[in-house]
Amino acid sequence: MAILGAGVMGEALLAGILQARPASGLLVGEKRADRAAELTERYGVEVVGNAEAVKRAGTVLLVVKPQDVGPLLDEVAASARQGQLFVSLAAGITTAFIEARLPDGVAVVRAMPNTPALVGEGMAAISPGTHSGEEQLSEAEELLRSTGRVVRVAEKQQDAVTAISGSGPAYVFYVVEAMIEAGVHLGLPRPTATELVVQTLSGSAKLLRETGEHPTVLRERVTSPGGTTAAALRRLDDGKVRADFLAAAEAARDRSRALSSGEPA
Ligand SMILES: NC(=O)C1=CN([C@@H]2O[C@H](COP(=O)(O)OP(=O)(O)OC[C@H]3O[C@@H](n4cnc5c(N)ncnc54)[C@H](OP(=O)(O)O)[C@@H]3O)[C@@H](O)[C@H]2O)C=CC1
Ligand SMILES: O=C(O)[C@@H]1CCC=N1
Repeated sequence: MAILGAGVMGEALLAGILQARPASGLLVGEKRADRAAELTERYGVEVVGNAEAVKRAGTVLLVVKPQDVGPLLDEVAASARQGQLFVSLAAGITTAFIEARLPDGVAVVRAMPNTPALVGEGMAAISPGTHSGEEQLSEAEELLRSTGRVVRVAEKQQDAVTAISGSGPAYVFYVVEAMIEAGVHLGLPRPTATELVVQTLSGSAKLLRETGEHPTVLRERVTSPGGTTAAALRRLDDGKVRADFLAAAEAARDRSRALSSGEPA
């Protein structure tokens, strides 16, 4: 297997995959020498040129920025062959875009992961391209399962997936930052505010997962009549926070769509 592009997401995947399988047989394509040395030292993986990685691998993961996918495929297309599987993790890039740049019969799967993959708690969605069947989808699924959960979706839903779970960790961290600042504003020492917020987030996530209760029910249980939570939630509703989440997700989905046509930021 080869991972081309070992930045934030590539490294998160690498770390997750290495929990499930040995470093031997795992190739990384990385153009910066200092980064290559760092990855070899940290993970014991072999770092080689992109074309060599594609020649030697059965499965190739594309984890470069969306705007780098086209040039990267131009670089490696001559080394690709029928029977290989390319899994692209790039936001917005369609399987058709990739298939058009590779030899006929190369299977392509589009995946959208997220950074909690680094700690084995990722969420990824996968979709098949034209030449991918059950075998290739299962292979991509198994690969990503070593980094967390995996669902299958139609490719037309991938821009929405990107807006929700791909970018989602950033929204959560944004809320965490805001809650910590709020605690400091109310006079709590920063380390105390941070511990209160991080454990509240972690505990709430566990409660959601383990009880299977609807979030509305769990929120209602916190909201005592005439109490503190009702006072706070009223301010969030006044601030149209819920509507802003919808608008934010629409903006992310639209940006994902635009990335496929190479539209600049
Ligand atoms: N970060 C995230 O949360 C998520 C990211 N993704 C997707 O993952 C992809 C990577 O994102 P992210 O990790 O954040 O970005 P990064 O910029 O951190 O990583 C991209 C990496 O690719 C390297 N690279 C660029 N061109 C080449 C090349 N020709 N050959 C080998 N390596 C190359 C870059 O090196 P250099 O810096 O030297 O240019 C960099 O290390 C994107 O397509 C993004 O849409 C998907 C889901 C979540
Ligand atoms: O911000 C981005 O474009 C990438 C895709 C999803 C999360 N990060």
